[in-house]
Amino acid sequence: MAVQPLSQKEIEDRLAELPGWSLDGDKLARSYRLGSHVAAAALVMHIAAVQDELDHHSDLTLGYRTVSLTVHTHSAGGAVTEADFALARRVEDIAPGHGAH
Ligand SMILES: C[C@H](O)[C@H](O)[C@H]1CNC2=NC(N)=NC(=O)C2=N1
Repeated sequence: MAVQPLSQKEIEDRLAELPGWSLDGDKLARSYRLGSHVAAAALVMHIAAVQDELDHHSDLTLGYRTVSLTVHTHSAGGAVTEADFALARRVEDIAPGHGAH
């Protein structure tokens, strides 16, 4: 997985394909709402498994019925890279199955 920082334009182009995701400072970010606290916790566990599979990890926060992620690439000095978008796309793929929106 490439770890070169993406340019602002590259980030904007990729964000345009990922509704709900935005740039929060220097990190990609998204929050999801779920139907219950346990449903939110199950999504956290599923994301954790994906993150280990990809060997790329967000800061992942469980709320009452919310799950929030921010992600950037430590090994690229905290920049946003393709690895962050790869994780964001995988999370988008699994979140609807948990009733997240
Ligand atoms: C050794 C291992 O590949 C690295 O520590 C990985 C793990 N997960 C990671 N996650 C993120 N977000 N950035 C990294 O640079 C990173 N590096």
